[in-house]
Amino acid sequence: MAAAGLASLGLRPWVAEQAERLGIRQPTPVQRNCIPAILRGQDCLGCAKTGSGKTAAFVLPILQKLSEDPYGIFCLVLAPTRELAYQIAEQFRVLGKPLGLRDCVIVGGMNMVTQALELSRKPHIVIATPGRLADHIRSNNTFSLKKIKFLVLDEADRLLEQGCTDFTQDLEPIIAAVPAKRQTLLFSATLTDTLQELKKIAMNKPFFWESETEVRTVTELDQRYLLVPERVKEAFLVHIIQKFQDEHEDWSIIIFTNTCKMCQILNMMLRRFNFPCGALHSTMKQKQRFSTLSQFKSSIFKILVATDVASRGLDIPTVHVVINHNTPGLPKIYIHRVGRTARAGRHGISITLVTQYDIHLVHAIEEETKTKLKEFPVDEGNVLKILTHVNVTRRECEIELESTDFGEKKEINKRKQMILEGKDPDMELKRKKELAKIKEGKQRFKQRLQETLEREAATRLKHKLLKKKRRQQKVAGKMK
Ligand SMILES: Nc1ncnc2c1ncn2[C@@H]1O[C@H](COP(=O)(O)OP(=O)(O)OP(=O)(O)O)[C@@H](O)[C@H]1O
Repeated sequence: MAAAGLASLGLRPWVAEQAERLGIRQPTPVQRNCIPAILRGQDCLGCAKTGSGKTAAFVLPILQKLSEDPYGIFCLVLAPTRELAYQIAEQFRVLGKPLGLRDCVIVGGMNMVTQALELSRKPHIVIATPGRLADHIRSNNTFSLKKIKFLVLDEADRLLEQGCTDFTQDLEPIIAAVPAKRQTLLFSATLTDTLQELKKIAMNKPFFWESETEVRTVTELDQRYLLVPERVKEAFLVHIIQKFQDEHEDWSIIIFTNTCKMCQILNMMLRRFNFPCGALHSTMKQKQRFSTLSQFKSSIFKILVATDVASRGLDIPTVHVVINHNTPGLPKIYIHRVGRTARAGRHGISITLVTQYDIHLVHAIEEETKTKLKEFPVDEGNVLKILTHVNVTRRECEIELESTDFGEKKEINKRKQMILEGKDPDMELKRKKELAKIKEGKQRFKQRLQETLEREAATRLKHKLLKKKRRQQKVAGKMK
């Protein structure tokens, strides 16, 4: 009976029953609206809040279509991060079990030869990050995407925007390798900025669905901010975590940072305070990334310190709190970060640390999400007590990190990435240096110009004042 909700959307009983095993009984609005359109054969753009079940909205109808005409490679799913690709693959695997579904995950950081072999075995579904899939397309012809029925872009706006990782170059060979006649499905919690680009990819009069509410975050999320001076951020952070640990038995926190280095330092520092935590960022080895995530999912780590590599799509139901160590520069990033908690109807809290320089960013977030952030109350006296200890510990961690090859590793990874992109790292470095020199020259020129203008303005003012004084003296002389 419970499965009738899903069956009424046109899904076959076996699909609905399989979904029910995962707790998916009554469809969420994005599922209710998009599943029938996908089953009808339409392209689809689905924009719904974080944690609202967008993954099942495309996995379920694709599985049904696959069961009607099973072959490989039937569907290609693209995701912006490796962890998300594995998570999507898991949903396909669990929901598609009765079909004997064969899937293959193609992401960076894993063995390319093994992946090429898996691709040649024609899996039903390929789930990939664009960079590594594009490498396979460029370098081997043991597989073909020419017959795929479905192309899915999860976190579609991220795949199309030119952020710190630019996927657009890798998307080109992928789009060229898939047939023009296909169904394209695009999903995200934040589609609107890139809507025009997305519509170009979904060529065939796409069905567009967006949740109606003005507010862009879920009502179950308690959104807070905490105004803190930059130098004492970490003391506030330690205090907040300690409080959660003391007051809750069951607690789990994701802390977002803006750089890999900060992520590493905070993780080291929190460990020194005996908090069970792990780091997740892009300069870590893939094995380590998976290991940290699985330890966090199984509550061995109660805290995950992560960069934005973890901000999109990850579905970890146990997360109660999201702390933004830095205020995100874009409201969109904020929406995805805080969306790691309060998922699928659960409650959660987000706390954004805001320095005096970030207040305008909070206003932009409030404007975009149509939500007013409330202040998170903190007993500053208690923070003061631990301030010196925390700051000393942080400094020690910074020194310890500087003595390792952390920066070097980052540099090596950057060079590897450039080589994969077909660039010469030394040439790129030279080009960067030349550009910096030109920029510096321009800045010096601008500064000299400014100084000259200011000097001239000062001289003019001096002359003006002198003239005025002389005039006054003349008038005074005549009056005598
Ligand atoms: N109809 C449903 N009823 C109950 N739970 C559901 C339903 N559909 C999906 N879920 C569960 O909700 C959780 C969140 O789903 P999902 O990860 O697909 O969210 P999302 O919309 O893709 O979020 P994000 O934008 O953060 O990627 C998952 O654990 C999923 O199993």
